[in-house]
Amino acid sequence: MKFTRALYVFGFRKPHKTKSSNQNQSCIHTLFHQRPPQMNKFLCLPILATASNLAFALFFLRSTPGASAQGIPAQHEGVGGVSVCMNTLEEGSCQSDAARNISIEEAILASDDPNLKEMPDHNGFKAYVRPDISAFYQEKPGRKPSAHRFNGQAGKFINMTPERFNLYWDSGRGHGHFTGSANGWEATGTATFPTHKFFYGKTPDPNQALCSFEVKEGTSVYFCDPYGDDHGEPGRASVQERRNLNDLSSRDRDFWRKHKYNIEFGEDYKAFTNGVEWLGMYGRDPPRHKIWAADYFGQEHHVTTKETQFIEQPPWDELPSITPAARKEDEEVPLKQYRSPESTMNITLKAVSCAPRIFEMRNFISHAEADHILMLSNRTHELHRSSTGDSKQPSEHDNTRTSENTWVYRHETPIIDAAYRRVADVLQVDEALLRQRQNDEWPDFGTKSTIAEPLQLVHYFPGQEYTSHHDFGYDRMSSVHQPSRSINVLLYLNDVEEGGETSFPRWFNAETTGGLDVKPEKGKAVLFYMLLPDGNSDDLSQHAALPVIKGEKWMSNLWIWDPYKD
Ligand SMILES: O=C(O)CCC(=O)C(=O)O
Ligand SMILES: [Fe+2]
Repeated sequence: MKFTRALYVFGFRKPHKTKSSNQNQSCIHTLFHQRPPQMNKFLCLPILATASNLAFALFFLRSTPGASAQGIPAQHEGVGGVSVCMNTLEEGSCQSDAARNISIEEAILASDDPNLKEMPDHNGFKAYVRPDISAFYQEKPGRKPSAHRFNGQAGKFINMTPERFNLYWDSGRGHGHFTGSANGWEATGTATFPTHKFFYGKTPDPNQALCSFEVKEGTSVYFCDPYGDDHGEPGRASVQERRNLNDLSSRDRDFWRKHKYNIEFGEDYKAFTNGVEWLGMYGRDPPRHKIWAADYFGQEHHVTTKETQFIEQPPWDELPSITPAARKEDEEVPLKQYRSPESTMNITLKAVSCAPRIFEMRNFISHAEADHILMLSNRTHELHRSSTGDSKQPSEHDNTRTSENTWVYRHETPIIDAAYRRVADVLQVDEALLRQRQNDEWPDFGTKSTIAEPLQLVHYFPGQEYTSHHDFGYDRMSSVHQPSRSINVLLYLNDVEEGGETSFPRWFNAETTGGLDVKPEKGKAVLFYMLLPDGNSDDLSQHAALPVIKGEKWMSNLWIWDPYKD
Protein backbone atom coordinates (compact mmCIF):
# COMPACT_ATOMS: atom_id res chain seq x y z
CA MET A 1 0.00 0.00 0.00
CA LYS A 2 1.30 3.44 -0.82
CA PHE A 3 2.29 5.37 2.28
CA THR A 4 -0.27 8.12 1.63
CA ARG A 5 -3.14 5.73 1.59
CA ALA A 6 -1.85 3.99 4.67
CA LEU A 7 -1.93 7.31 6.50
CA TYR A 8 -5.58 7.82 5.64
CA VAL A 9 -6.37 4.35 6.89
CA PHE A 10 -4.73 5.28 10.19
CA GLY A 11 -6.84 8.41 10.40
CA PHE A 12 -4.25 10.96 9.36
CA ARG A 13 -6.05 14.11 8.32
CA LYS A 14 -6.24 14.42 4.58
CA PRO A 15 -4.43 17.37 3.14
CA HIS A 16 -6.60 20.29 2.14
CA LYS A 17 -8.62 19.82 -0.93
CA THR A 18 -8.45 22.45 -3.61
CA LYS A 19 -11.80 23.36 -5.03
CA SER A 20 -12.62 25.26 -8.12
CA SER A 21 -13.40 28.89 -7.53
CA ASN A 22 -17.17 28.54 -7.75
CA GLN A 23 -17.40 26.02 -4.95
CA ASN A 24 -17.89 26.92 -1.32
CA GLN A 25 -14.80 28.45 0.16
CA SER A 26 -14.54 26.12 3.05
CA CYS A 27 -11.01 24.81 3.25
CA ILE A 28 -7.79 26.59 3.98
CA HIS A 29 -6.52 26.37 0.43
CA THR A 30 -9.48 28.18 -0.98
CA LEU A 31 -10.02 30.51 1.95
CA PHE A 32 -6.72 32.10 1.14
CA HIS A 33 -7.33 32.25 -2.52
CA GLN A 34 -10.78 33.48 -3.21
CA ARG A 35 -10.57 35.34 -6.43
CA PRO A 36 -11.35 39.00 -6.67
CA PRO A 37 -13.93 39.95 -9.26
CA GLN A 38 -12.47 38.89 -12.56
CA MET A 39 -10.65 41.64 -14.35
CA ASN A 40 -9.29 41.74 -17.84
CA LYS A 41 -5.59 42.18 -18.08
CA PHE A 42 -6.05 45.59 -19.60
CA LEU A 43 -9.16 47.56 -18.91
CA CYS A 44 -10.08 50.66 -20.78
CA LEU A 45 -12.28 52.71 -18.57
CA PRO A 46 -13.56 56.21 -18.95
CA ILE A 47 -11.85 58.58 -16.65
CA LEU A 48 -13.76 59.76 -13.68
CA ALA A 49 -13.00 63.39 -14.21
CA THR A 50 -12.95 65.79 -11.37
CA ALA A 51 -11.37 69.22 -11.43
CA SER A 52 -8.39 68.11 -9.42
CA ASN A 53 -8.09 64.60 -10.70
CA LEU A 54 -8.52 64.57 -14.42
CA ALA A 55 -6.17 61.84 -15.48
CA PHE A 56 -6.54 59.54 -12.58
CA ALA A 57 -9.01 57.13 -11.09
CA LEU A 58 -8.68 55.01 -8.05
CA PHE A 59 -9.73 51.44 -8.02
CA PHE A 60 -10.38 49.29 -5.05
CA LEU A 61 -11.52 45.86 -6.03
CA ARG A 62 -12.28 43.95 -2.92
CA SER A 63 -13.98 40.66 -2.56
CA THR A 64 -16.50 40.26 0.19
CA PRO A 65 -14.57 39.66 3.35
CA GLY A 66 -14.49 35.92 3.95
CA ALA A 67 -14.87 34.16 7.23
CA SER A 68 -11.73 33.99 9.26
CA ALA A 69 -11.18 30.48 10.52
CA GLN A 70 -8.42 29.79 13.05
CA GLY A 71 -7.16 33.33 12.60
CA ILE A 72 -6.52 32.66 8.93
CA PRO A 73 -6.44 35.77 6.84
CA ALA A 74 -9.31 35.82 4.38
CA GLN A 75 -8.67 37.04 0.90
CA HIS A 76 -8.93 40.75 0.34
CA GLU A 77 -7.26 41.20 -2.97
CA GLY A 78 -7.44 44.22 -5.15
CA VAL A 79 -5.52 46.87 -6.92
CA GLY A 80 -3.97 48.95 -4.20
CA GLY A 81 -5.32 52.14 -5.61
CA VAL A 82 -2.63 53.66 -7.75
CA SER A 83 -1.06 51.00 -9.94
CA VAL A 84 -2.58 52.53 -12.99
CA CYS A 85 -0.93 52.60 -16.36
CA MET A 86 -2.00 55.37 -18.62
CA ASN A 87 -2.10 55.02 -22.37
CA THR A 88 1.13 53.12 -22.54
CA LEU A 89 -0.18 49.84 -23.80
CA GLU A 90 0.15 48.17 -27.11
CA GLU A 91 -1.54 49.70 -30.05
CA GLY A 92 -5.24 49.36 -30.30
CA SER A 93 -5.84 48.66 -26.66
CA CYS A 94 -6.88 52.11 -25.58
CA GLN A 95 -5.84 54.49 -28.24
CA SER A 96 -9.04 56.18 -29.29
CA ASP A 97 -9.78 59.30 -27.34
CA ALA A 98 -6.71 58.45 -25.35
CA ALA A 99 -6.88 61.39 -23.01
CA ARG A 100 -10.21 60.23 -21.71
CA ASN A 101 -9.14 56.70 -20.99
CA ILE A 102 -6.89 55.04 -18.55
CA SER A 103 -5.59 51.53 -18.63
CA ILE A 104 -4.84 49.23 -15.81
CA GLU A 105 -2.18 46.66 -16.21
CA GLU A 106 -2.53 44.05 -13.57
CA ALA A 107 -0.17 41.59 -12.05
CA ILE A 108 -1.88 38.23 -11.66
CA LEU A 109 -2.70 36.17 -8.65
CA ALA A 110 -0.10 33.45 -8.21
CA SER A 111 -2.93 30.93 -8.19
CA ASP A 112 -3.88 32.05 -11.72
CA ASP A 113 -0.45 31.43 -13.21
CA PRO A 114 -0.94 29.67 -16.57
CA ASN A 115 1.86 27.19 -15.84
CA LEU A 116 0.18 25.65 -12.83
CA LYS A 117 -0.80 22.08 -13.66
CA GLU A 118 -2.87 19.76 -11.54
CA MET A 119 -0.88 16.87 -10.10
CA PRO A 120 -2.73 13.56 -10.07
CA ASP A 121 -3.47 11.94 -6.66
CA HIS A 122 -2.85 15.04 -4.60
CA ASN A 123 -6.29 16.48 -4.09
CA GLY A 124 -6.12 19.02 -6.86
CA PHE A 125 -2.71 20.43 -5.94
CA LYS A 126 -1.39 22.46 -8.85
CA ALA A 127 2.35 22.37 -9.38
CA TYR A 128 4.26 25.02 -11.29
CA VAL A 129 5.76 23.34 -14.35
CA ARG A 130 8.46 25.53 -15.84
CA PRO A 131 7.86 26.09 -19.55
CA ASP A 132 10.26 24.89 -22.19
CA ILE A 133 13.25 27.26 -22.46
CA SER A 134 12.25 28.20 -26.04
CA ALA A 135 9.13 29.92 -24.71
CA PHE A 136 11.35 32.35 -22.80
CA TYR A 137 12.90 33.31 -26.15
CA GLN A 138 9.46 33.44 -27.82
CA GLU A 139 10.47 30.62 -30.12
CA LYS A 140 9.08 27.22 -31.01
CA PRO A 141 10.48 24.32 -28.92
CA GLY A 142 14.01 23.40 -29.90
CA ARG A 143 16.33 25.50 -27.76
CA LYS A 144 18.43 23.68 -25.21
CA PRO A 145 19.01 25.12 -21.75
CA SER A 146 22.64 25.84 -20.87
CA ALA A 147 24.27 23.78 -18.15
CA HIS A 148 25.49 25.84 -15.22
CA ARG A 149 29.12 26.21 -14.29
CA PHE A 150 27.96 26.78 -10.75
CA ASN A 151 26.91 23.57 -9.00
CA GLY A 152 25.48 24.98 -5.76
CA GLN A 153 21.99 24.14 -4.60
CA ALA A 154 19.63 24.50 -1.68
CA GLY A 155 20.04 22.14 1.28
CA LYS A 156 17.04 21.76 3.53
CA PHE A 157 17.45 19.62 6.64
CA ILE A 158 14.29 18.47 8.37
CA ASN A 159 14.38 17.69 12.06
CA MET A 160 11.89 14.82 12.44
CA THR A 161 12.08 14.75 16.21
CA PRO A 162 10.28 16.80 18.89
CA GLU A 163 13.59 18.22 20.20
CA ARG A 164 15.56 21.25 19.11
CA PHE A 165 18.80 20.47 17.29
CA ASN A 166 21.59 22.49 15.77
CA LEU A 167 22.74 21.94 12.23
CA TYR A 168 26.51 21.93 11.78
CA TRP A 169 28.56 21.90 8.63
CA ASP A 170 31.27 19.28 8.95
CA SER A 171 34.34 20.57 7.17
CA GLY A 172 36.35 17.55 8.32
CA ARG A 173 38.27 19.42 11.02
CA GLY A 174 36.81 17.43 13.90
CA HIS A 175 34.22 20.01 14.92
CA GLY A 176 31.15 21.36 13.18
CA HIS A 177 30.44 24.95 12.14
CA PHE A 178 27.06 26.14 13.38
CA THR A 179 24.70 26.75 10.46
CA GLY A 180 21.31 27.16 12.14
CA SER A 181 18.98 25.44 14.53
CA ALA A 182 15.63 23.80 14.12
CA ASN A 183 12.93 23.31 16.74
CA GLY A 184 11.15 19.99 16.87
CA TRP A 185 9.47 19.11 13.54
CA GLU A 186 10.98 22.18 11.88
CA ALA A 187 13.76 22.52 9.35
CA THR A 188 16.74 24.70 8.70
CA GLY A 189 18.95 24.98 5.68
CA THR A 190 21.67 26.67 3.76
CA ALA A 191 23.00 27.00 0.25
CA THR A 192 25.39 24.11 -0.27
CA PHE A 193 27.29 21.94 -2.76
CA PRO A 194 27.44 18.23 -3.60
CA THR A 195 29.73 16.24 -1.25
CA HIS A 196 29.32 18.72 1.61
CA LYS A 197 28.62 17.08 4.97
CA PHE A 198 26.30 18.25 7.74
CA PHE A 199 25.02 16.86 11.02
CA TYR A 200 22.22 17.51 13.50
CA GLY A 201 23.44 17.51 17.06
CA LYS A 202 23.42 19.37 20.34
CA THR A 203 27.14 20.09 20.32
CA PRO A 204 29.65 20.73 17.52
CA ASP A 205 31.19 17.31 18.11
CA PRO A 206 30.36 15.15 15.04
CA ASN A 207 30.75 12.01 17.16
CA GLN A 208 27.76 13.04 19.25
CA ALA A 209 25.54 13.78 16.27
CA LEU A 210 22.07 12.30 16.03
CA CYS A 211 22.00 12.43 12.23
CA SER A 212 24.63 12.94 9.55
CA PHE A 213 24.09 13.90 5.93
CA GLU A 214 26.10 14.07 2.76
CA VAL A 215 24.80 16.37 0.04
CA LYS A 216 24.16 14.68 -3.30
CA GLU A 217 23.73 16.44 -6.60
CA GLY A 218 20.06 16.96 -7.40
CA THR A 219 18.83 16.20 -3.88
CA SER A 220 18.05 19.22 -1.76
CA VAL A 221 15.83 17.80 0.95
CA TYR A 222 17.45 15.81 3.76
CA PHE A 223 15.69 14.44 6.80
CA CYS A 224 16.73 13.21 10.20
CA ASP A 225 14.24 10.51 11.15
CA PRO A 226 15.20 8.23 14.05
CA TYR A 227 11.65 6.82 14.17
CA GLY A 228 11.31 5.44 10.66
CA ASP A 229 12.58 2.13 9.40
CA ASP A 230 12.47 2.83 5.68
CA HIS A 231 15.78 2.66 3.90
CA GLY A 232 17.25 3.92 0.74
CA GLU A 233 15.14 7.06 0.34
CA PRO A 234 17.11 9.90 -1.16
CA GLY A 235 17.86 12.47 1.52
CA ARG A 236 17.64 10.08 4.48
CA ALA A 237 20.29 10.79 7.11
CA SER A 238 22.37 8.11 8.70
CA VAL A 239 21.02 8.00 12.25
CA GLN A 240 23.07 7.14 15.34
CA GLU A 241 20.19 6.18 17.55
CA ARG A 242 16.98 4.35 16.64
CA ARG A 243 13.82 5.46 18.40
CA ASN A 244 10.35 4.01 18.80
CA LEU A 245 7.39 5.82 17.28
CA ASN A 246 5.18 4.63 20.16
CA ASP A 247 7.21 6.73 22.57
CA LEU A 248 5.91 9.88 20.88
CA SER A 249 2.75 11.68 21.97
CA SER A 250 -0.12 11.39 19.51
CA ARG A 251 0.44 15.05 18.50
CA ASP A 252 4.08 14.33 17.73
CA ARG A 253 3.13 11.18 15.83
CA ASP A 254 0.87 13.34 13.70
CA PHE A 255 3.78 15.66 12.91
CA TRP A 256 5.93 12.67 12.02
CA ARG A 257 3.26 11.35 9.65
CA LYS A 258 2.82 14.77 8.12
CA HIS A 259 6.52 14.85 7.31
CA LYS A 260 6.44 11.32 5.92
CA TYR A 261 3.57 12.34 3.72
CA ASN A 262 5.42 15.48 2.68
CA ILE A 263 8.49 13.46 1.67
CA GLU A 264 6.31 11.24 -0.46
CA PHE A 265 4.57 14.26 -1.94
CA GLY A 266 8.01 15.72 -2.71
CA GLU A 267 8.94 12.64 -4.73
CA ASP A 268 5.78 12.95 -6.82
CA TYR A 269 6.33 16.70 -7.21
CA LYS A 270 9.87 16.15 -8.41
CA ALA A 271 8.73 13.60 -10.99
CA PHE A 272 5.87 15.83 -12.15
CA THR A 273 8.00 18.97 -12.47
CA ASN A 274 10.93 17.28 -14.21
CA GLY A 275 13.31 17.38 -11.29
CA VAL A 276 12.33 20.34 -9.15
CA GLU A 277 12.70 19.61 -5.44
CA TRP A 278 9.77 20.41 -3.17
CA LEU A 279 11.22 22.68 -0.48
CA GLY A 280 7.95 23.43 1.30
CA MET A 281 5.49 21.51 3.40
CA TYR A 282 2.57 20.05 1.51
CA GLY A 283 -0.53 22.09 2.03
CA ARG A 284 1.20 25.42 1.65
CA ASP A 285 -0.91 27.72 -0.42
CA PRO A 286 0.36 29.53 -3.47
CA PRO A 287 1.68 32.98 -2.62
CA ARG A 288 -1.16 35.20 -1.55
CA HIS A 289 0.06 38.35 -3.24
CA LYS A 290 0.14 39.02 -6.92
CA ILE A 291 3.05 38.31 -9.20
CA TRP A 292 4.13 39.89 -12.46
CA ALA A 293 4.31 37.60 -15.46
CA ALA A 294 7.78 36.94 -16.88
CA ASP A 295 6.77 34.94 -19.94
CA TYR A 296 9.80 35.92 -22.02
CA PHE A 297 13.05 37.81 -21.72
CA GLY A 298 12.54 41.54 -22.04
CA GLN A 299 8.82 41.46 -21.24
CA GLU A 300 7.78 44.82 -19.87
CA HIS A 301 5.09 45.96 -17.49
CA HIS A 302 4.17 49.56 -16.92
CA VAL A 303 2.96 50.97 -13.67
CA THR A 304 2.05 54.53 -12.84
CA THR A 305 2.14 55.75 -9.29
CA LYS A 306 1.22 58.96 -7.54
CA GLU A 307 4.23 58.49 -5.33
CA THR A 308 6.48 60.84 -7.27
CA GLN A 309 10.20 61.15 -6.71
CA PHE A 310 11.98 63.64 -4.51
CA ILE A 311 14.34 65.53 -6.76
CA GLU A 312 15.78 67.60 -3.94
CA GLN A 313 16.46 66.65 -0.36
CA PRO A 314 14.29 68.66 2.02
CA PRO A 315 16.13 70.31 4.93
CA TRP A 316 16.60 67.88 7.79
CA ASP A 317 14.10 69.68 10.07
CA GLU A 318 11.36 69.17 7.48
CA LEU A 319 11.84 65.42 7.65
CA PRO A 320 10.15 64.37 10.86
CA SER A 321 9.53 60.76 11.70
CA ILE A 322 5.92 59.96 10.82
CA THR A 323 3.15 57.46 11.44
CA PRO A 324 2.37 56.12 7.98
CA ALA A 325 -1.37 56.03 7.38
CA ALA A 326 -3.88 55.66 4.56
CA ARG A 327 -4.24 58.65 2.25
CA LYS A 328 -7.47 60.00 0.93
CA GLU A 329 -8.02 59.74 -2.78
CA ASP A 330 -7.50 63.42 -3.46
CA GLU A 331 -4.87 64.02 -0.81
CA GLU A 332 -1.63 65.50 -2.08
CA VAL A 333 1.68 63.80 -1.55
CA PRO A 334 3.60 65.40 1.31
CA LEU A 335 6.55 67.73 0.67
CA LYS A 336 5.41 68.20 -2.89
CA GLN A 337 7.70 71.20 -3.35
CA TYR A 338 10.74 68.90 -3.23
CA ARG A 339 9.35 66.37 -5.70
CA SER A 340 9.30 66.19 -9.46
CA PRO A 341 6.66 68.55 -10.90
CA GLU A 342 4.69 65.77 -12.65
CA SER A 343 1.66 64.48 -10.84
CA THR A 344 2.49 60.82 -11.47
CA MET A 345 5.52 58.69 -12.10
CA ASN A 346 5.82 55.88 -14.66
CA ILE A 347 7.77 52.79 -13.74
CA THR A 348 8.81 50.08 -16.19
CA LEU A 349 9.46 46.56 -14.99
CA LYS A 350 11.60 44.63 -17.44
CA ALA A 351 11.99 40.87 -17.15
CA VAL A 352 15.70 40.02 -17.18
CA SER A 353 15.10 36.43 -16.13
CA CYS A 354 11.99 34.24 -16.28
CA ALA A 355 13.24 31.48 -13.97
CA PRO A 356 13.92 32.79 -11.40
CA ARG A 357 11.54 35.67 -12.02
CA ILE A 358 13.60 38.87 -11.96
CA PHE A 359 12.69 42.38 -13.06
CA GLU A 360 14.83 45.47 -13.34
CA MET A 361 13.35 48.91 -12.71
CA ARG A 362 15.67 51.72 -13.68
CA ASN A 363 15.37 55.05 -11.86
CA PHE A 364 13.03 53.52 -9.33
CA ILE A 365 14.39 55.92 -6.77
CA SER A 366 15.93 59.29 -7.58
CA HIS A 367 19.49 60.25 -6.80
CA ALA A 368 18.17 62.59 -4.09
CA GLU A 369 16.31 59.69 -2.48
CA ALA A 370 19.32 57.39 -2.68
CA ASP A 371 21.48 60.12 -1.12
CA HIS A 372 18.88 60.58 1.58
CA ILE A 373 19.05 56.92 2.57
CA LEU A 374 22.83 57.16 2.73
CA MET A 375 22.65 60.35 4.73
CA LEU A 376 20.34 58.64 7.22
CA SER A 377 22.89 55.94 7.71
CA ASN A 378 25.48 58.60 8.53
CA ARG A 379 23.32 60.63 10.84
CA THR A 380 21.27 58.19 12.82
CA HIS A 381 22.47 54.66 12.19
CA GLU A 382 25.50 52.64 13.04
CA LEU A 383 26.59 49.88 10.70
CA HIS A 384 27.35 46.44 12.10
CA ARG A 385 28.98 43.40 10.61
CA SER A 386 26.32 41.56 8.61
CA SER A 387 25.12 38.12 9.56
CA THR A 388 23.37 35.47 7.49
CA GLY A 389 19.94 33.92 8.09
CA ASP A 390 16.88 36.10 8.59
CA SER A 391 16.41 38.62 11.38
CA LYS A 392 14.89 36.00 13.69
CA GLN A 393 17.59 33.47 13.25
CA PRO A 394 20.86 35.14 12.42
CA SER A 395 23.75 32.80 12.09
CA GLU A 396 27.20 33.45 13.45
CA HIS A 397 29.46 35.73 11.40
CA ASP A 398 31.41 33.91 8.78
CA ASN A 399 33.25 34.72 5.60
CA THR A 400 30.22 34.09 3.38
CA ARG A 401 28.96 37.61 4.16
CA THR A 402 31.58 40.22 4.86
CA SER A 403 29.60 43.46 4.49
CA GLU A 404 28.19 45.73 7.20
CA ASN A 405 24.56 46.71 7.56
CA THR A 406 21.85 48.50 9.50
CA TRP A 407 18.04 48.65 9.37
CA VAL A 408 16.02 51.69 8.25
CA TYR A 409 12.32 51.84 9.11
CA ARG A 410 9.49 53.13 6.93
CA HIS A 411 8.35 55.63 9.54
CA GLU A 412 11.76 57.26 9.89
CA THR A 413 11.18 59.95 7.24
CA PRO A 414 8.58 60.80 4.56
CA ILE A 415 11.14 59.82 1.90
CA ILE A 416 11.46 56.28 3.21
CA ASP A 417 7.67 56.17 3.46
CA ALA A 418 7.46 57.25 -0.19
CA ALA A 419 9.77 54.40 -1.22
CA TYR A 420 7.53 51.89 0.57
CA ARG A 421 4.39 53.30 -1.07
CA ARG A 422 6.06 53.07 -4.47
CA VAL A 423 7.01 49.47 -3.77
CA ALA A 424 3.41 48.72 -2.74
CA ASP A 425 2.18 50.18 -6.04
CA VAL A 426 4.63 48.13 -8.06
CA LEU A 427 3.70 44.96 -6.21
CA GLN A 428 0.01 45.88 -6.40
CA VAL A 429 -0.56 45.43 -2.72
CA ASP A 430 -2.26 47.93 -0.49
CA GLU A 431 0.36 50.10 1.23
CA ALA A 432 -1.46 49.35 4.52
CA LEU A 433 -0.09 45.82 4.34
CA LEU A 434 3.42 47.25 4.48
CA ARG A 435 2.88 48.80 7.91
CA GLN A 436 1.10 48.29 11.23
CA ARG A 437 -2.62 48.55 10.57
CA GLN A 438 -5.56 50.10 12.45
CA ASN A 439 -8.38 47.84 13.59
CA ASP A 440 -10.61 48.80 10.69
CA GLU A 441 -7.92 48.17 8.05
CA TRP A 442 -7.95 44.65 6.64
CA PRO A 443 -9.94 43.30 9.60
CA ASP A 444 -9.84 39.76 8.23
CA PHE A 445 -6.16 39.62 7.41
CA GLY A 446 -5.32 37.70 10.57
CA THR A 447 -2.43 39.89 11.71
CA LYS A 448 -2.11 43.63 12.14
CA SER A 449 1.58 43.76 11.52
CA THR A 450 3.45 44.57 8.37
CA ILE A 451 4.36 41.97 5.75
CA ALA A 452 7.50 43.99 4.95
CA GLU A 453 10.82 44.12 6.74
CA PRO A 454 12.58 47.42 7.35
CA LEU A 455 15.09 48.38 4.66
CA GLN A 456 18.30 46.50 5.25
CA LEU A 457 21.00 48.95 4.28
CA VAL A 458 24.21 47.22 3.30
CA HIS A 459 27.69 48.58 2.66
CA TYR A 460 30.59 46.76 0.94
CA PHE A 461 34.22 47.84 0.77
CA PRO A 462 36.47 46.43 -1.97
CA GLY A 463 36.85 42.69 -1.48
CA GLN A 464 33.62 42.37 0.48
CA GLU A 465 30.86 40.12 -0.81
CA TYR A 466 27.95 37.86 0.03
CA THR A 467 28.51 34.44 -1.45
CA SER A 468 25.71 32.50 -3.11
CA HIS A 469 22.68 32.09 -0.85
CA HIS A 470 18.89 32.07 -0.74
CA ASP A 471 16.90 34.77 1.00
CA PHE A 472 14.16 32.37 2.13
CA GLY A 473 14.31 30.20 5.23
CA TYR A 474 12.66 26.96 6.30
CA ASP A 475 11.33 27.36 9.82
CA ARG A 476 7.63 27.30 10.80
CA MET A 477 7.06 24.09 8.84
CA SER A 478 4.47 23.16 11.45
CA SER A 479 2.34 26.20 10.57
CA VAL A 480 -0.10 25.56 7.77
CA HIS A 481 0.71 28.99 6.31
CA GLN A 482 4.49 28.59 6.45
CA PRO A 483 5.23 32.31 6.49
CA SER A 484 8.18 32.94 4.26
CA ARG A 485 10.06 35.74 2.62
CA SER A 486 8.63 35.82 -0.87
CA ILE A 487 9.93 38.93 -2.66
CA ASN A 488 13.04 41.08 -2.48
CA VAL A 489 13.09 44.60 -3.85
CA LEU A 490 16.74 45.46 -3.96
CA LEU A 491 17.76 49.12 -4.33
CA TYR A 492 21.17 50.24 -5.54
CA LEU A 493 22.16 53.45 -3.82
CA ASN A 494 25.37 54.32 -5.66
CA ASP A 495 27.33 53.52 -8.79
CA VAL A 496 30.06 51.00 -8.14
CA GLU A 497 33.26 51.55 -10.05
CA GLU A 498 33.93 47.87 -10.60
CA GLY A 499 32.44 44.61 -9.36
CA GLY A 500 29.64 44.30 -6.83
CA GLU A 501 27.12 42.84 -9.28
CA THR A 502 24.17 40.88 -7.95
CA SER A 503 24.63 37.52 -9.61
CA PHE A 504 22.03 34.80 -10.17
CA PRO A 505 24.22 31.82 -11.04
CA ARG A 506 21.37 29.40 -11.75
CA TRP A 507 19.18 31.46 -14.06
CA PHE A 508 17.50 29.31 -16.68
CA ASN A 509 18.83 30.38 -20.05
CA ALA A 510 20.14 29.11 -23.36
CA GLU A 511 23.11 31.44 -23.78
CA THR A 512 25.71 31.02 -21.13
CA THR A 513 26.94 28.66 -18.45
CA GLY A 514 27.66 31.70 -16.30
CA GLY A 515 25.39 33.67 -14.02
CA LEU A 516 23.12 36.59 -14.74
CA ASP A 517 25.06 39.53 -13.34
CA VAL A 518 23.03 42.63 -12.59
CA LYS A 519 25.14 45.75 -12.49
CA PRO A 520 24.54 48.10 -9.59
CA GLU A 521 23.46 51.52 -10.87
CA LYS A 522 22.37 54.31 -8.60
CA GLY A 523 18.55 54.43 -8.41
CA LYS A 524 17.95 51.05 -10.05
CA ALA A 525 15.77 48.46 -8.32
CA VAL A 526 15.73 44.72 -8.85
CA LEU A 527 12.58 42.85 -7.97
CA PHE A 528 12.82 39.10 -7.64
CA TYR A 529 10.45 36.41 -6.45
CA MET A 530 11.71 33.59 -4.28
CA LEU A 531 8.43 31.67 -4.13
CA LEU A 532 7.11 29.88 -7.20
CA PRO A 533 3.46 30.35 -8.13
CA ASP A 534 2.65 27.02 -6.43
CA GLY A 535 4.10 28.10 -3.07
CA ASN A 536 7.36 26.17 -3.38
CA SER A 537 10.55 28.05 -2.60
CA ASP A 538 12.47 28.73 -5.80
CA ASP A 539 15.92 27.16 -5.61
CA LEU A 540 16.89 29.10 -8.74
CA SER A 541 16.50 32.38 -6.84
CA GLN A 542 19.92 31.65 -5.33
CA HIS A 543 22.11 34.74 -5.73
CA ALA A 544 25.32 36.36 -4.62
CA ALA A 545 26.72 39.84 -4.18
CA LEU A 546 29.97 39.55 -6.11
CA PRO A 547 33.03 41.10 -4.51
CA VAL A 548 33.42 44.81 -5.00
CA ILE A 549 36.63 45.33 -6.96
CA LYS A 550 36.93 49.10 -7.06
CA GLY A 551 35.00 51.77 -5.18
CA GLU A 552 32.36 50.91 -2.61
CA LYS A 553 28.82 49.64 -2.82
CA TRP A 554 25.67 50.73 -1.01
CA MET A 555 22.43 48.85 -1.51
CA SER A 556 19.33 47.96 0.42
CA ASN A 557 17.10 44.89 0.65
CA LEU A 558 13.37 45.18 1.17
CA TRP A 559 11.89 41.78 1.89
CA ILE A 560 8.19 41.08 1.64
CA TRP A 561 6.70 38.04 3.35
CA ASP A 562 3.93 35.71 2.30
CA PRO A 563 1.23 35.29 3.46
CA TYR A 564 2.33 37.42 6.44
CA LYS A 565 5.43 37.98 8.49
CA ASP A 566 5.57 35.91 11.65
O1 LIG B 1 24.33 43.21 -2.48
C1 LIG B 1 23.66 42.60 -3.30
O2 LIG B 1 23.72 42.85 -4.50
C2 LIG B 1 22.75 41.47 -2.87
C3 LIG B 1 22.62 41.38 -1.38
C4 LIG B 1 21.87 40.19 -0.92
O3 LIG B 1 21.59 39.29 -1.66
C5 LIG B 1 21.42 40.09 0.48
O4 LIG B 1 21.81 40.95 1.28
O5 LIG B 1 20.67 39.16 0.78
FE1 LIG C 1 20.22 37.90 -0.75
